[in-house]
Amino acid sequence: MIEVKGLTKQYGNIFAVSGISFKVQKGEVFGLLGPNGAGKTTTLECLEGIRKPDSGELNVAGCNPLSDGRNLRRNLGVQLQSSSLPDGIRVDEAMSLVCAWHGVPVRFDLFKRFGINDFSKKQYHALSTGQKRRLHLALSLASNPKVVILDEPTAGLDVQGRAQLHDAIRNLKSEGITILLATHDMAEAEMLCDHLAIMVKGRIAVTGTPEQVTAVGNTETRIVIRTKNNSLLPGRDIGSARFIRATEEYVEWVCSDVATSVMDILKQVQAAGDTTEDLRVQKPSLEERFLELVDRRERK
Ligand SMILES: Nc1ncnc2c1ncn2[C@@H]1O[C@H](COP(=O)(O)OP(=O)(O)OP(=O)(O)O)[C@@H](O)[C@H]1O
Repeated sequence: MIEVKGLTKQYGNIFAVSGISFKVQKGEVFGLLGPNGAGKTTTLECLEGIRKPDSGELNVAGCNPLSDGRNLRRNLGVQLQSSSLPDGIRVDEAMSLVCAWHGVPVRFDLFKRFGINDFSKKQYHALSTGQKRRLHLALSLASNPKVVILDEPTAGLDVQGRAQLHDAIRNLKSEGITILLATHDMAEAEMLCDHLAIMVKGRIAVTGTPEQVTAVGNTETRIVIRTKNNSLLPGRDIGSARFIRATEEYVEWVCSDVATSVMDILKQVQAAGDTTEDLRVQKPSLEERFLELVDRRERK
C-alpha cells in the first residue's frame, strides 16, 4: 500500500534522508521512529506530495505523490505534526470546508465516532490539545482514504487523550485502513505497530516487528527473584546468568538464554531447600533497544 525505494532528500548540504527503502502492507500500522532530526517528517512530507524528493521512487495507494496529486488527495488522509486551522473557525465549519474541498458529502458521522459532537460548535482556538487532535484525525478521514499518515498524533496529550487516540487508531486498522505513524513514544509504537523502522541520521538503522527490533539488541533479559529463605543472597553468577545486584530480598541477573538461566537458578533454590516467592523475567523494552541503537549510530 506504501512503497518507498531509495528515497533521498537534501536541504543544502544536510542529508535529511539518505536512500531509505521500506514497504507498508495493506491494513497494517507501520511506525517510523527516530530521534529529533532523523528525517521522519521529511519522509512523510515526500509521501504526502508536499516535498519533492531528490531521488527515489514513491508509491502511496497506487499513486505517485508528485505526479498524481488529485488521486493521492482522495486516497491519503494526513494529520500533520503542526496541523492548524484559523482561530475563529467553528469545528463543524472546518468539517464542511474540508469535505467541500474533497468534493464529498459532509462527514458529521465522524464527529460521533471521535466524540466531537460535544464541541462541534466551538471555535478552533477554544479547543484543548486533545480535542484538536481528534478533530484533525476526523478531518484526515473526510475523503474516506485507504491510507492515513499520522505525525506524532499523541504528542502533548494526557493519559486519557492518548488512550482515546490509540483506540481510534486501532479502530481504523480494524477497518482495513493502512496507517503510517511517526512517533517518539516507544510504548505507543510497541502497542500499536505491526512493523516499524528506526531512523537515525536519515537512514533506517533497523526494521521489523517490535519484537524483532527489540530482540536484535545487546540489551539482555533480566531475571529477578525473591525466595523465602534468601538462599541466593548475597548473589553470584549461576550458569550463564550474570549476577547484577541484590537488594534486601531480591537478586537480579542478566542473561541471553532465559529458559536455561531460569532453570539453573531454580535448581539452585531447590538444592538449598528454599522456595521461590517471586520470579520476574523482564525482557528489554523497545525503548532500551532504541536508546542503545541511537546512541551507537549517533556516536559514529
Ligand atoms: N525546510 C528545511 N530546511 C532545511 N533543513 C531542514 C528542513 N526541514 C528539515 N530540515 C533538516 O533535515 C533534518 C531532518 O529533519 P526532519 O524534520 O525530517 O526530522 P524528524 O525526524 O522529523 O525530526 P523531529 O522528530 O524533530 O520532528 C534535520 O537536520 C532538519 O534540521
